[in-house]
Amino acid sequence: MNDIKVAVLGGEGVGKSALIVRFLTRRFIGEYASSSECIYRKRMSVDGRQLNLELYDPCSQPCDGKSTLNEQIHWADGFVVVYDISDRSSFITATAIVHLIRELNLGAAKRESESVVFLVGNKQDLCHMREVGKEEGQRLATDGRCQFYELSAAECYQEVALMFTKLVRNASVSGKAKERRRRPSGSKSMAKLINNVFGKRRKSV
Ligand SMILES: Nc1nc2c(ncn2[C@@H]2O[C@H](COP(=O)(O)OP(=O)(O)OP(=O)(O)O)[C@@H](O)[C@H]2O)c(=O)[nH]1
Repeated sequence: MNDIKVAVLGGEGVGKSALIVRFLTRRFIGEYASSSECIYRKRMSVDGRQLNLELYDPCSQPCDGKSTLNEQIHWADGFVVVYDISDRSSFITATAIVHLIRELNLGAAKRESESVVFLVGNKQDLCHMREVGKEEGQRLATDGRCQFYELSAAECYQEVALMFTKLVRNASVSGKAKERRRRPSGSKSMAKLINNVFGKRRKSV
């Protein structure tokens, strides 16, 4: 059975955990524990193939160092880089992450084996507070050779599920040959995940 490893990256509070939890449980809870990084596992069937998906959530550990990102690039087959459309600074962070991924890809491997990257503008339901235009997201995606989505973890399960499923499909056929290095962080079962989403931090939506 194939293992597909996906890292979900982005600035603080952009909705990384919300997107993952939405995909895994179909639920949007609104409050997420964010004490430590973790890897969630899910078995899924894509185009008739059974896959083991591992989703890495850095949980408030901002990805601002090249060495950390380098580790994640070695580990991951694909990336979801998330920003919040109502928070311009999160778009600047996402831009830096996309550029770093591509820079490190070029340093580490040939172009044809570069990572699959999806750029996601989350919190589309907050479009009345929009600070990042859709065309800016599209431009960054084109520059960074990413697929682009604007969606809302809060409001739409279907779009979130389609995005992750497409990423897994693309990553599974990307032919990216690389040494897999497992992160030392723990994994969580679905039961633990559901328990852990009722968490420490409270943020208003
Ligand atoms: N309105 C709205 N709020 C959202 C959406 N997605 C997430 N949020 C809220 O944004 C806040 C942060 O969500 P998280 O999923 O914890 O974000 P995160 O990126 O994992 O946060 P860190 O781990 O701290 O970096 C929470 O209050 C969520 O309820 C969305 O699509 N729309």
